[in-house]
Amino acid sequence: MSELSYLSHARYGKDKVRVLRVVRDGAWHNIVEYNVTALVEGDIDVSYTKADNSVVVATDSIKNITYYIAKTSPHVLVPERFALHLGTHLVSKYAHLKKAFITVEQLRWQRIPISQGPGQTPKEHSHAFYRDGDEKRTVEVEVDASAGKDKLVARVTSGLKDLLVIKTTGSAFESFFRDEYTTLVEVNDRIFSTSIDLTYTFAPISIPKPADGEGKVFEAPFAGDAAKGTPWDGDALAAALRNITLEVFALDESASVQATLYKMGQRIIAENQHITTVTYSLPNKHYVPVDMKYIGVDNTTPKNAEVFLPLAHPSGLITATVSRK
Ligand SMILES: O=c1[nH]c(=O)c2[nH]c(=O)[nH]c2[nH]1
Repeated sequence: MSELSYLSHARYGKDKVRVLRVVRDGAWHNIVEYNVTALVEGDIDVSYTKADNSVVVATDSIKNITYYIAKTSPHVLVPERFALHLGTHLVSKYAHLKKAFITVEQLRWQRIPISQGPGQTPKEHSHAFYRDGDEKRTVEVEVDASAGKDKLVARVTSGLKDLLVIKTTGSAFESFFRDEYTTLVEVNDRIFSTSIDLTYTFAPISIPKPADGEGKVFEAPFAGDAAKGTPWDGDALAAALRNITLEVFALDESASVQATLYKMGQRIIAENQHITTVTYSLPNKHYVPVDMKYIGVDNTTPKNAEVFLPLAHPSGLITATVSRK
């Protein structure tokens, strides 16, 4: 049997580690809720090939470390920083683990606005929050300790998913290829709706290897101009890229989902120097005007289309990556 096969890939860890972290600033409370996956690679082959568990940091311990970093990291409120801290901790604490792969999905919690009386802007509550949608922020970090003795190399891809949008005009789909299979009619005005999945990749970053294995290097803040636009600036970047995405969606006179997607990606690359690639996955969520000709009502010519049937499936699926030259 042993001549026929070999272990060509091995990675393990804990999936779906759920954590809510409260950071108290006096009476002002900040929260993040994360779903974390923490996986490792390294000199672990014998655990598969020889049933030798001496190289296995138990997935239970990896879960405990995830909670330990959530408790102790000064970076816990920014998912990119938290993931970098956790990955760095794993590969610097355990020399035989060469790479850590951390995925963080952040769920939305918004402060509840409290009205202050007529004409006054509502105030955000200090410790009460609500879930304002299913959209998530995502972070994937690879921390690579095999790059050198004193440094780690980290590759960061951030993103958002399940951001649902719709616009009721400013979208057409015309002049597409036609043959005997074509039944779709050209339209110069239609509903455009999609559930946006976006990922954006940063140029690799270098982190000094913490000598003590405790990731203490992360106690020094990565702040100021040097951090701007890099993964250390994750919150600002996430807000800016979300804005670009929504603005292009709203303002573009869309010739197709493809053409609008490309404009979104181009603008992100143009305005964010540390981002190297942008990938969108945009399902075309079809809304079809209901045909009412049978009762003598025009609901299908674009200017009279007012009642639409949301189609659950099938949907188009338009994807692309836009990269820096
Ligand atoms: O924007 C679109 N792109 C397509 O590729 C396509 N195909 C289709 O049937 N409708 C659309 N709309």
